[in-house]
Amino acid sequence: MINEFPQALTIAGSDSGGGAGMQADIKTMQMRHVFATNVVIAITAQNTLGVQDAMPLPAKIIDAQFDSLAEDFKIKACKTGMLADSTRVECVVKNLKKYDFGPLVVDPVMVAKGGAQLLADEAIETIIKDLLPLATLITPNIPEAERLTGIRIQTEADMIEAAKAIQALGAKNVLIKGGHLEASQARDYTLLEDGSDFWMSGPRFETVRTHGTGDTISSAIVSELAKGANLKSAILTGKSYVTATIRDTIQVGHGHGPLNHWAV
Ligand SMILES: Nc1ncnc2c1ncn2[C@@H]1O[C@H](COP(=O)(O)OP(=O)(O)OP(=O)(O)O)[C@@H](O)[C@H]1O
Ligand SMILES: Cc1ncc(CO)c(N)n1
Repeated sequence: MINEFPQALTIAGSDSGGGAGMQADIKTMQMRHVFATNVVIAITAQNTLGVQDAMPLPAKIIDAQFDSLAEDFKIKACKTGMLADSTRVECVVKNLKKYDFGPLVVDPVMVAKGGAQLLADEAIETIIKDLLPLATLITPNIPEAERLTGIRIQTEADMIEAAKAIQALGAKNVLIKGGHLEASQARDYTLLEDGSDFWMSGPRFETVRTHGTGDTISSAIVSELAKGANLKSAILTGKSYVTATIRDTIQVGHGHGPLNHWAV
């Protein structure tokens, strides 16, 4: 049998600024030596200063992208990012049930760094009810974990409680990213399906160049899964990659600058 090159899929929104969303995913997958494919859910007019406009795509062309990929590629792992609204969430769920693209990482993107809403409020319920049960891993940041659970997260104990609550909603494995917590270290918490858990700590860099950190860690995890890594080692590799991309800053744009995806 031919041993095909590892292929992964990002189902997300496009960031014209190239630092977050689908572009961060593709850059990460490329740097992690995985062939990146994509299903575009929405187009955003965006830069490092904010999101200026956004337009979700019709379900028909989203379906067609899934069909095209399923016909030709051997996708070994996939992720979702910006899904816009419940119509698109349902469309993605339908396609993920129809086709096998391997383990699914759900990054429940809700709000961009500048405050722009990337997911309609009404879609949160649809994500919980229909998408969460399909996910191998869900990777909320602190505000997203708060929205999913209703728990106010101010401490690491709160992160643990929220992860348990998200698991109770039907998620198998939960990674809560601690980037938004005020602390000297950037600490993330993972609760696995078997009840075991672990913390990951990295230095917290004093920088505004953090556009796309969440997309980058989740697509680095997907890349490792596509190469056949187990979930825990994929998460550990994802954390060390995102830390390096924040550490080795590049000067691009005038606001929340993008990461350095060339970092190792
Ligand atoms: N200033 C920082 N220094 C080091 N690590 C950071 C920093 N900010 C975030 N991280 C790390 O980056 C990863 C992503 O976390 P974060 O909470 O920022 O995700 P996010 O809010 O979903 O990102 P985004 O919305 O920009 O895609 C985590 O591993 C987190 O610990
Ligand atoms: C399209 C898109 N997806 C995700 C994020 C969150 O980083 C963003 N800013 N833009």
